Amino acid sequence: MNRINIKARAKINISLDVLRRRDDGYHDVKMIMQTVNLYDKINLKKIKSDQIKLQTNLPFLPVDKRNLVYKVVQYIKEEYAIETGVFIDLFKVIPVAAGLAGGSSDAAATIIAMNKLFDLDMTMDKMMEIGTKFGADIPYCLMRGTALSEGIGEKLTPLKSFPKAYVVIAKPNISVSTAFVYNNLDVTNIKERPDTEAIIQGIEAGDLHGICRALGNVLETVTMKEYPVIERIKTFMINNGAIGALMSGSGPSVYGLCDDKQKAYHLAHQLKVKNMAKFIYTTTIFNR
Ligand SMILES: C[C@](O)(CO)[C@H](O)COP(=O)(O)OP(=O)(O)OC[C@H]1O[C@@H](n2ccc(N)nc2=O)[C@H](O)[C@@H]1O
Ligand SMILES: Nc1ncnc2c1ncn2[C@@H]1O[C@H](COP(=O)(O)OP(=O)(O)OP(=O)(O)O)[C@@H](O)[C@H]1O
Repeated sequence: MNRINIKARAKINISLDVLRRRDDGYHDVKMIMQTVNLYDKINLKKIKSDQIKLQTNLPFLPVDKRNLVYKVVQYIKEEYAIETGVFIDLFKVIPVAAGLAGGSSDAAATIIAMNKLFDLDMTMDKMMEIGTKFGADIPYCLMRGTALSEGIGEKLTPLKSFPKAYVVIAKPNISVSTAFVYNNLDVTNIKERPDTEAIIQGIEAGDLHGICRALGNVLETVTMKEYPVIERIKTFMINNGAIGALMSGSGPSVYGLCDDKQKAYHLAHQLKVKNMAKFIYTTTIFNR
């Protein structure tokens, strides 16, 4: 095999609870994660000269060691003493620094692609071990689908497939640093937590309305305080056809869940007409 094309899909947080701050500065979390059909496209190709060459359609994105894709290719090349060069074309669709795990998903897809391209026979556990070194969301992005994520994100329990739903994602024109949001959360004083068990029961029962009643993300308080537009988008979504709406990850993206395609398109259209966000997407749930 000389080349491979792979999709790197975004995630949304159906719930996000933070349990404690650890001594290493990271936080133990309890989150329900869901993959959606919004994806970057990554094309990897073997090249003769022993180099890593990365190109992307986003001019502001680094194409050197600061890019997660570059990092994982470099690490795997070293770990497996691969002397063949790799050319990577990264076509970004997932907005950057959006709370949608764009970079993490690119890294996860690249690990899978390197495994195939060089016949490395890595198990899923091995790929997750590598992924964890580069970001807390990467193990989940390797697993994909519906999952409970604990620890700092590396302890994963697959859940039953999420019920059919249409997902409208709105990303306002602001960038949020994940580290800033975690560091500004007062874990000793969290007033409202998501009902993770109720969401799991809703997923088991295929009950989208039940799930939507229990949605919650404790990081919202931090990011919304900085950017009130997030709360405005959430309210707008609920008032314009979404059954439930929530900020994803550390934000600033907000998603709304709809049970009907027309309602989802209508909501996306209204968001556009009212100029509520820079990026607006209508997509669907991705199941493993
Ligand atoms: C917000 C989420 O996206 C929700 O899925 C994740 O928890 C964050 O995952 P991520 O972006 O892959 O996170 P990393 O790149 O590993 O970490 C970025 C920064 O976020 C903070 N961080 C991240 C994950 C975690 N469980 N606790 C943390 O405190 C740390 O300050 C860290 O320096
Ligand atoms: N392949 C990549 N795609 C996007 N961002 C990348 C990539 N590699 C490195 N980065 C850097 O990572 C930072 C976070 O981007 P990313 O899109 O992964 O955030 P995110 O969607 O908020 O992730 P998460 O939901 O995991 O917190 C950006 O500042 C960007 O420069």
